[in-house]
Amino acid sequence: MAGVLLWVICPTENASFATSSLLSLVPKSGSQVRRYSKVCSRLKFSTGVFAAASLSSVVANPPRSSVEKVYEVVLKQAALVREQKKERISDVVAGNDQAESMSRGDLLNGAYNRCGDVCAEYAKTFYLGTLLMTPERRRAVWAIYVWCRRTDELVDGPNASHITPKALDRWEQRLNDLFEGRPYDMYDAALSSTVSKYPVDIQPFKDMIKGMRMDLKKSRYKDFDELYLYCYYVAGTVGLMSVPVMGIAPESKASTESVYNAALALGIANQLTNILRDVGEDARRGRIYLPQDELAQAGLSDEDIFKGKVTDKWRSFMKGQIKRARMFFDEAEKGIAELNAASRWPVWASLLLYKQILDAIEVNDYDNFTKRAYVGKAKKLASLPIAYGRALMLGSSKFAEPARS
Ligand SMILES: CC(C)=CCC/C(C)=C/CC/C(C)=C/CC/C(C)=C/[C@@H]1[C@@H](COP(=O)(O)OP(=O)(O)O)[C@]1(C)CC/C=C(\C)CC/C=C(\C)CCC=C(C)C
Ligand SMILES: [Mn+2]
Repeated sequence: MAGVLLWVICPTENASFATSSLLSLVPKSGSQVRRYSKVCSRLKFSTGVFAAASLSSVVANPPRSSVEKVYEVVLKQAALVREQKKERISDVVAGNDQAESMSRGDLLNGAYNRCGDVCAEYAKTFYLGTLLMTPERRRAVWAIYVWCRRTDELVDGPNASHITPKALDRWEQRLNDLFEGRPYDMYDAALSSTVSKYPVDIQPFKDMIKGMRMDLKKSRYKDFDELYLYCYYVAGTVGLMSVPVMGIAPESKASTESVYNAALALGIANQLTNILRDVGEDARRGRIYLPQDELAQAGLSDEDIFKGKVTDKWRSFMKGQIKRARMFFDEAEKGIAELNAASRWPVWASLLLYKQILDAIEVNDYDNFTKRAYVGKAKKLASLPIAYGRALMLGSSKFAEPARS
């Protein structure tokens, strides 16, 4: 069914990009390769490369993998952007762009500025990066940031122990309302304004809430497929929310899907990194966000995680996990050049900073039980000009279709 669906919505060229992209995302060993090769076979099937008969002998109606489910969202988001871009252009041509009234505009400016304050307080470096964007885009990113931060605070903040699935239902209702132009408070008003201006779809926001719901009831992940879905919900979604605001460079020749795929990869990479950094902290809350089957294959159990002793088995397990996170970062890098020039720097900066957390875990000799891997101020500062240089030099015009390579 999924194969057929992809065949309908996904042009052949893009489906084959998806296939190669998926293959490049996973380590080339063990059970994952087998699982992902199933996914890839199904994607190839959708392009007509494989005959249905040969496929059915390989996979007899396997359950849809997380990669497939998430990729459908990516395709939908990309299609929406293409459609709304056309609508927006025709609106402007027809002179239908309504100016906001002055008093409403003032209130809205205040709301956006408050979002900027929150962002500056919680994510200083990222905030600095947004200052390079156009004022319009910058405040839209702040509004998205604040909504994500508040959503995460529901399950991770000081009131988290009182949070029930009902409270998340109410949060989702507020989300629906703000998308329909009925914001509940000023932060919601800023996001409501943002989603009315940019082709941002509600799906990734809903999916993030789904991730928080998942986090309330689930504390173990059977395999990477389950973990991938969780990472998409809480972090890959951020990439999908951000691209319509950051904008794709007008000169970009890459497909919209490939840019979305890179954005998704950045979110997944960041979340995998978060997870690897916080193994000890999460274990103290009774949580293990590591694939259970991979732990077992490495000869490790939940008990080993709770004991928190760095052994050779742990080191070797961690090496594999770090390698996978880096592969997602690599995938993300290919898409940054396709973003609008002014959006590249903050994205490069956040990528380089997050990626260095993986290096810090290595420097700590894989002790993520008792030591927190962090990137020192000097390294953070040094990353900024590097990010700036890459943003400047790696523009889309130089690499025709980089995300497909
Ligand atoms: C083509 C291309 C590469 C485009 C770039 C797309 C893009 C901007 C992707 C952003 C990816 C990103 C920053 C993802 C956030 C991942 C993340 C850290 C998720 C965290 C979830 C929960 O984690 P956990 O509870 O385990 O950890 P903590 O201890 O709580 O940290 C989150 C906390 C979810 C909430 C996410 C945010 C608050 C970040 C939102 C960020 C933005 C909207 C701006 C992104 C823009 C830039 C420039 C990076
Ligand atoms: Mn959190």
